[in-house]
Amino acid sequence: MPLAAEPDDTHEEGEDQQLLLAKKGEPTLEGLVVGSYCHDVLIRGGRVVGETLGGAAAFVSNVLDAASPREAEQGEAPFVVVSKVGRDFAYASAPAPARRPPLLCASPTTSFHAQFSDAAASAHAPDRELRRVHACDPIYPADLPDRRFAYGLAVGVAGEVLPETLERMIRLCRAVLVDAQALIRAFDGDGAVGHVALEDTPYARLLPRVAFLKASSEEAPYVGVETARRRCCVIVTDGRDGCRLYWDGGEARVAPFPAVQVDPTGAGDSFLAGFAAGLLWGLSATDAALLGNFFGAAAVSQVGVPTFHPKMLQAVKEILEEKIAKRSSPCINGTTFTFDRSSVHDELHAALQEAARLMPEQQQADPTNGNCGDICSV
Ligand SMILES: Nc1ncnc2c1ncn2[C@@H]1O[C@H](COP(=O)(O)OP(=O)(O)O)[C@@H](O)[C@H]1O
Ligand SMILES: O=P([O-])([O-])O[C@@H]1[C@@H](O)[C@H](O)[C@@H](O)[C@H](O)[C@@H]1O
Repeated sequence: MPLAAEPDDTHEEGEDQQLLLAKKGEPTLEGLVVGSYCHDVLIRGGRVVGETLGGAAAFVSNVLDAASPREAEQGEAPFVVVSKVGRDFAYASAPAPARRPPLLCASPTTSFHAQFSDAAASAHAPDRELRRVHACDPIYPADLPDRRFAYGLAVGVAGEVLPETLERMIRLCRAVLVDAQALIRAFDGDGAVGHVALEDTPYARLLPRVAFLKASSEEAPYVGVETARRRCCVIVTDGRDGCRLYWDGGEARVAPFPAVQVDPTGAGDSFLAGFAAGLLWGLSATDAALLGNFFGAAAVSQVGVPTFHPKMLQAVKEILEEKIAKRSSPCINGTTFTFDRSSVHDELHAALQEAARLMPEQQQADPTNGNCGDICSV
């Protein structure tokens, strides 16, 4: 694994402009995912019931690899992950970190304890209580590659995406999608995860330069949807009820896909990556959210980072190729987003629902991910 760089905040606006000009004309279809892999310990009734690879970067990579459009049949989806772990990192050979290795730090790998209660089965109870047990180093602007990207995903889990790092992502990427959990998490002395109002953070001033901000229904009150939607498109996910999009001048509800939930971990991350993949396919934001809901539902039906059945992925690809009459350029371009539901929205939902049947409800345990049995049956 490469060693992490020292903090360096010396990049200036002018330098970035030069960087962008110098790279003009080069293909810029690549994505940039920023957020650290982590260790998740799943606890139920005071007992450890699972130890898995976690961190939004792991779930996001998994879905982007599965669902991004590719020009060639072979090969990986084109995106870079900037993530940090310690020497204790236990999942270097799991698929996501093996393909896109994290930077190695002296501090321990970020680690979360997720406490599941029996109330998790009820419709709107919080799924879990999270406690950050270790925090790896933050990701500094100098850790990001010096080149342009078509899109960026800011997906921190433990405060590792610093405001200046998000600002640099915004400069490097044509469109940035942000998970609110990267911006508004606060940790008490015991590591318990709470939230602060986004408006009171240094991230707030960056919102007008963000394309999409995703928040869970628990996080939404801290985001302040009515204020935020005037600055960027806000997506509020609502577990088994799907999601809602709010933009300046409109809003839409997007229906969910049925799932048997065994572990809610990674649903939001998988949603965001599915949504980004939908945009890459040239879908409107409301249609792309169907792909977000699809992968969110797929995530909760397995423990840890899910494995997708190849037949299901093939079906999804065929559906997208068939339903999207004219695919726009397969890159996210901030100036050409459309938000409204298209005429194929309902057909797309029905076809994806069929494809979801090709996903066995609970795939076999994957020992490389530390997957185990059922965490929160309903
Ligand atoms: N039990 C479920 N059944 C079907 N889809 C789900 C379920 N839980 C989550 N999802 C999908 O995943 C998305 C994100 O889940 P949510 O629980 O809102 O996020 P988070 O993991 O951030 O709390 C939802 O919008 C939905 O599309
Ligand atoms: O479940 P979700 O909200 O999508 O995202 C989760 C984070 O909230 C959590 O901190 C982390 O430990 C998990 O691995 C996962 O990334």
